[in-house]
Amino acid sequence: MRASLIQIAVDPDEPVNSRRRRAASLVREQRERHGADLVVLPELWPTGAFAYTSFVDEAEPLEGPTYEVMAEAAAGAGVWLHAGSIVERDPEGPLYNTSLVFSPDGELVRAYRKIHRFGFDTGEAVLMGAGEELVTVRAADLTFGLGTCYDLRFPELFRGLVDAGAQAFLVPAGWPARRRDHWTLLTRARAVENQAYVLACGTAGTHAGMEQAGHSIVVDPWGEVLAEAGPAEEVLTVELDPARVAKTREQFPALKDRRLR
Ligand SMILES: NC(=O)CCC(=O)C(=O)O
Repeated sequence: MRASLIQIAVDPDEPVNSRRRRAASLVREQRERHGADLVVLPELWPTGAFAYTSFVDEAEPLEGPTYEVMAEAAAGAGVWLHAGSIVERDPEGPLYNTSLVFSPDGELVRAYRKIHRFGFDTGEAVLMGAGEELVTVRAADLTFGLGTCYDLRFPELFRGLVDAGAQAFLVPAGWPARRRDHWTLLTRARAVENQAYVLACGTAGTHAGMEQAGHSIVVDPWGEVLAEAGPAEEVLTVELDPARVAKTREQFPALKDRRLR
């Protein structure tokens, strides 16, 4: 399976609707130019992960404007699409940081509400509700577990996803440049300890005064970096092979030595 990660720039001067249209055209391009089967976008790319003051105004229902544009993009391109995350307005609850996954016919097959909210006593941590469900999705020939940005710091979430069958993780993010070392370390650690691919897609640019790290990364089940972006807007394309997961787990069966569950 071939996967493309779109490290889109979140520029506060670009209207959200233009960014939605631009993202949709980039999704189509991944199929046409690179033969991608799966396309991944970052965390909260319509709004910006740190644009807390816009969250209430930019919040949208699950099947709102981002859903509409992304469903059409997935169906038009005929790809699996992890459309990154949106500020979801639940009519009966708080806001959520919710990731959307579409099948190649444009159906929303999974929604994942970020479980660990960033900001301690500020920002996302106070403005949003916490998700409670682990989510996996079978796309083409791999089972993917879903996490979002700050979730990377919580290894038990990823181990839970492995127990649910994950062979790879899709992690949209809006990670700040000042903690880029943690990003690289954590993505590689989650891959090595779980013997799973990690596809972590960040944003580029600066929004809400927070310079973004970019440096989207794909790590294989042995911890090798298959591709890594620079800081600016960029697309990564990689090949994923389920046999590589099986072989790593078979030849170095550390997951079988677990004692605490
Ligand atoms: N959007 C986020 O979850 C940011 C996480 C972060 O900055 C960190 O964990 O460090």
